[in-house]
Amino acid sequence: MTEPVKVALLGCGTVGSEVTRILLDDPTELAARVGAPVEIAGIAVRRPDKHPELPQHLVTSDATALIDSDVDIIVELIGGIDPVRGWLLSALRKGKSVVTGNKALLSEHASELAEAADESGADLYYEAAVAGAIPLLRPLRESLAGDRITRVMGIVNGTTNFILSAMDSTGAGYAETLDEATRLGYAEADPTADVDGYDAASKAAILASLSFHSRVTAADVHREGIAGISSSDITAARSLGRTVKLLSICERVTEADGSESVSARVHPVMMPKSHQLAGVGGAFNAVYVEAEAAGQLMFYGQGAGGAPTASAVLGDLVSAARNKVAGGRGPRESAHAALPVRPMGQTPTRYHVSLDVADEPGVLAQVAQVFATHGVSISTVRQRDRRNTASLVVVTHQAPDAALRSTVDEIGELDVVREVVSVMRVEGEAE
Ligand SMILES: NC(=O)c1ccc[n+]([C@@H]2O[C@H](COP(=O)([O-])OP(=O)(O)OC[C@H]3O[C@@H](n4cnc5c(N)ncnc54)[C@H](O)[C@@H]3O)[C@@H](O)[C@H]2O)c1
Ligand SMILES: N[C@@H](CCO)C(=O)O
Ligand code: NA
Repeated sequence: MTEPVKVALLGCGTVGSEVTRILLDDPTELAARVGAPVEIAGIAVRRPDKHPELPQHLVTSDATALIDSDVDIIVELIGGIDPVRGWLLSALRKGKSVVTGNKALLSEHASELAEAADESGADLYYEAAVAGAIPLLRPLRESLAGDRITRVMGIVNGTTNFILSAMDSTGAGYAETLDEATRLGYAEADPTADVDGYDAASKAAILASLSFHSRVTAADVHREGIAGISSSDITAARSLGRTVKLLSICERVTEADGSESVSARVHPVMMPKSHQLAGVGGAFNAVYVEAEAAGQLMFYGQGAGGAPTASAVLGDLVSAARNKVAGGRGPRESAHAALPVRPMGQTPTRYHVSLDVADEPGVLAQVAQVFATHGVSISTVRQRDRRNTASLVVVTHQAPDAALRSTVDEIGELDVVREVVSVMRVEGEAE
């Protein structure tokens, strides 16, 4: 009889409870897939008295003792950086494999965790950390390991996607829609990590690191959230056949001297309703990947929730357990390219600018002159007359983000500009 693979579960909340349920549900099927029984050695929780539903002989409040016992794999579903970081580093250094969904930890400390795993020959898997159930990190790390990824662009935060989709369909403002999302349980009581883009930025750091074989941390990712999106932004987008999405965008950028860098950013964009990502509604996630040989790929599904996220955790656990049974480790990640991160100001972007201007001779020329002064080329201009005012909508070609930013600031200062109605970056359409 093959020795069982012993697993320590840390945390039994939304995701941990679903992982436990699935593990306890059909151990025979799991053993057949792994090639050995998968045995839960213990479940560490903060308050054992709060978990009468769990087999009591497995429950402990002493996570460190459980990690230090003779377990083979640690499944961490507590979240946050401390004390988890120290626990996982020590486990990896002792050769115990780690499966986690902890994007906060991975987006800051992937480097030291991966080194510890490499030194001892343990596995470090974290498919659940980005886009929940969607198989995305394994395709980036393994299936596309022989290709050159040029771009990864996606909706990786369900809460903000739910809010933006609802604003688009109801015409309601941001604050009102956030309240509704909280009431329905889509937004957490403290929605900061989601609405200010921290969650999406952590995920962008992980995606950029794996896609470009480099180390990108959350601090390297330019981040803007959705709190500044108004119903006028949504109306402006809708009147042009576009919608507003919060995207995580990771790109390989070629510099003038031929060297390469990485751009990693999270911000709201206007995109055509015809784009595949524009049709992703509610709390769903979708990620669009471009690679030189593969071309365009699209990944879509549930990015959060107990059971969907548990699916990704279980997939990683089965892989780590199979590797243990085979006596080796799975494919490692590589960071050899060590590409630098390009600052946002130098990143090429496109802007949509919607203005209310005085309806008098020379106004268009004045506005156009500001774009020209900053070296920003205009792609389209549309003008619509109203009483004494004209509505002017300008979409630019690509220019460095800093040049676009200063253009918009200066335009807002012109006497003939009555109101800057909406300013947003444009993605997903031909130049
Ligand atoms: N919920 C999701 O949809 C989702 C999706 C993707 C990734 N994740 C990630 O999965 C992880 C877990 O998320 P969750 O939603 O299940 O969180 P949760 O808050 O529901 O569960 C965390 C659990 O850890 C326990 N815990 C806290 N400190 C502990 C300690 N010192 N020892 C033992 N247990 C402790 C808490 O009591 C709680 O039960 C996080 O890293 C999160 O980012 C969650
Ligand atoms: N808060 C995240 C959960 C998944 O990481 C979201 O809204 O998508
Ligand atoms: Na995933």
